[in-house]
Amino acid sequence: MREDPLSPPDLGAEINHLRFTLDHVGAYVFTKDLEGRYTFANEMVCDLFGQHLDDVIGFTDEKFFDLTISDELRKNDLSVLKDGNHIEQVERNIIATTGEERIFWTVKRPICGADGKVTGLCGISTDITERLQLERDLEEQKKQLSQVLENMDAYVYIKDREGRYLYANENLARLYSKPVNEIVGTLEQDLLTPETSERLAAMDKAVFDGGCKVTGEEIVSDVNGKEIFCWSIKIPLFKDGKADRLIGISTDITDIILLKNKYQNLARIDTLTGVLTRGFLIEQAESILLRTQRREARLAVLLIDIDHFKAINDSYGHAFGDTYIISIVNACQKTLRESDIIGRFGGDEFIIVIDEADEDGLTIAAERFLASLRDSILTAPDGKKLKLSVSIGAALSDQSSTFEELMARADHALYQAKKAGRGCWRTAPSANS
Ligand SMILES: Nc1nc2c(ncn2[C@@H]2O[C@H](COP(=O)(O)OP(=O)(O)OP(=O)(O)O)[C@@H](O)[C@H]2O)c(=O)[nH]1
Repeated sequence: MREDPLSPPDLGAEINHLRFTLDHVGAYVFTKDLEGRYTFANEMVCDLFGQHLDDVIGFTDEKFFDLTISDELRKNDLSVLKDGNHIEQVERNIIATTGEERIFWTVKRPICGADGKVTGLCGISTDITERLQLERDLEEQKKQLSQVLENMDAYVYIKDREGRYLYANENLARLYSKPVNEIVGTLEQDLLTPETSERLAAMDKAVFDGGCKVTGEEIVSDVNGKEIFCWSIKIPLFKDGKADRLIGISTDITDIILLKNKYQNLARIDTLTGVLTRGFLIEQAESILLRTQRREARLAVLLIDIDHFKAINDSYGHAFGDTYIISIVNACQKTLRESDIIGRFGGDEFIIVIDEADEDGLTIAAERFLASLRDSILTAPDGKKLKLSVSIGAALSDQSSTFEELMARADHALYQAKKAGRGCWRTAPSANS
């Protein structure tokens, strides 16, 4: 026998199906009559109230919510039931049984009879309490992060592949002397000199090409052109698997670099005379010697020792001794060419290294230096006029010379000069003779 499609068993199934759907729709669904009594409530509403459906139907919200604290719910219902308004808004309700506040996004519509008159309302509410809390937490975290970034003693920024700033902290704004909103959206090359932006772009390119963190030293100039040394850490940010932005943290290390340079200079430059220290001079001289030998040219070293310096110190004191040393160096520097270097080898010993030298050149250099000393007179503390006097031992390199061997020969020649009465120079025979 063929069954009627709208027969009562089917209608029941239909209602059950509808009820099941409403129970699992993921929102609070309900209807109320004109008095505000529930005429339907899905499972979620019953669960929220902690009641069976039978204990919900026919009751008003007074039973389930603490309307003494918030009567927003009642006002909204009346607006729909009396005035036929449609409501879509946030509702805050206090659950009577627990005292807990829940926040809903609520949609309420009037239900009308065949005559068009309002007979009740239907409502769908989504609980957004957790989502709002998450949003609040996120906002709080953003605030905290922004506080960290703003108070970090570093330039923090986000740039895209073109070098456009997407974020800049206040520190960076101070460097550019521009408000943050003028930096964001601007290309880096429009804020910096071409040389600086080219330098910075090189590291950015390495981040995007390699797709990984890059660290290194960078030099930027502030608005006054002052150079600022930074230690930069740049990290790629990915979208759809492609590095499309980078976040950068650049710390100003100018003071450290200047200090490093100062100490490097201290190790390289003799504080009394301003000429090279022994270690740095040897380093330089060795590389000059190799270059000279590659060109099959020769290099000369002049080992200079101040004559009777102990007696000068003993007679006039250490401070005058220092002045004497400085005067010798000044006289020596007057006779040097730009390519020659001078260093302090010991207390009263100095070395001049002459690139591209031969016997004639060496003779000219040594004689010129001794002549310039002869012209220099220093007045001692007791008013006595002192002549500056040194002895010099010289040596010329050949293709097989090492700097050490050259120095040994110069030292031997210096001994000869001292033996010859001081105030003169001697040259060492070549290594092969
Ligand atoms: N004022 C001063 N004296 C120094 C310095 N460094 C080394 N001396 C002194 O230089 C003197 C070197 O003396 P010696 O090596 O004996 O040589 P000298 O007296 O010049 O004798 P000859 O070289 O044989 O002519 C020592 O008295 C050191 O104390 C310095 O920086 N300042």
